[in-house]
Amino acid sequence: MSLFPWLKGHGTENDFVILPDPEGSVHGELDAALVRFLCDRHAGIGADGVLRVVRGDKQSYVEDGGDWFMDYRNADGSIAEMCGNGVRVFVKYLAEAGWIDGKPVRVGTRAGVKEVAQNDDGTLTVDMGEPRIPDAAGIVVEANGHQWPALHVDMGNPHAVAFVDSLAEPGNLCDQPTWSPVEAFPQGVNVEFVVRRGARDVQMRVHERGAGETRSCGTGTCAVTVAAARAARDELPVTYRVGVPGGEVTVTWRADNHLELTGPAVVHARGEFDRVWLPGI
Ligand SMILES: N[C@@H](CCC[C@H](N)C(=O)O)C(=O)O
Repeated sequence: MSLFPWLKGHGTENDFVILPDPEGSVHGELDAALVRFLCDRHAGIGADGVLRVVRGDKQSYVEDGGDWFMDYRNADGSIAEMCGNGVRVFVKYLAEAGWIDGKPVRVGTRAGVKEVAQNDDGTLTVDMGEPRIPDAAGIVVEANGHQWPALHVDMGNPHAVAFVDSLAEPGNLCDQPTWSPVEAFPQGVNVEFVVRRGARDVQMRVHERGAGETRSCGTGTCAVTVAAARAARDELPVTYRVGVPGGEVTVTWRADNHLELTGPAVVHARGEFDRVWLPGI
């Protein structure tokens, strides 16, 4: 393994290792063991996931790679279709590196192209596309000896949203939630636990597929907004404040059925690896 640069960023404390690879020639097919190493908080850099940055026309994963393609991997090395916090961090990196100007950028993902705009206050707004609700009823989530009905919301990646009485259940709500029927999510699922704080104002915790409990999940905040707005019979457009352990974002469910996610993103560290200890990771 030769020397390679990395950066570290986060969006509401959902954190990522960024691997610049504009020509798609440095990392090739990202090795799952390398991803696990990079995300390891003791032996590696530490993160919830990896964002490989490739020019849209230099990748071969999807038909339309956008202007820039976000090759997203979870901390356990698995591939995920989309990451709402990651895509804001991705664009923040592109802007700070001078790869893009202030205009909206089309970011290719495995869940389609997402347009991301940079706002004057430093936040970013992502057009997250339309939600799908494949199974309106019948999903049950179980954690910590309790069961809750959950709504299946697909934001390009799968989510199960459960309203709970309290996010501070005895024991740990987010340790290892399970779901039934198991066939509903053959590739696993991100599980959100939500409480209402007020009108169009919710607080959530999340157990992410491939990463465990994280401090935020952008696609999860959109799924939660869909579940909360449906339950409240809100008319579109509607805007929700969504609190997460790592901060707060705003989600608008627009009249054209698209979700729009606005939140912060920072790139706060950079370095170089000259050696990677893969054995045992
Ligand atoms: N943290 C992300 C979601 C990352 C992918 C997820 N763990 C999955 O496997 O679907 C977000 O901000 O959306």
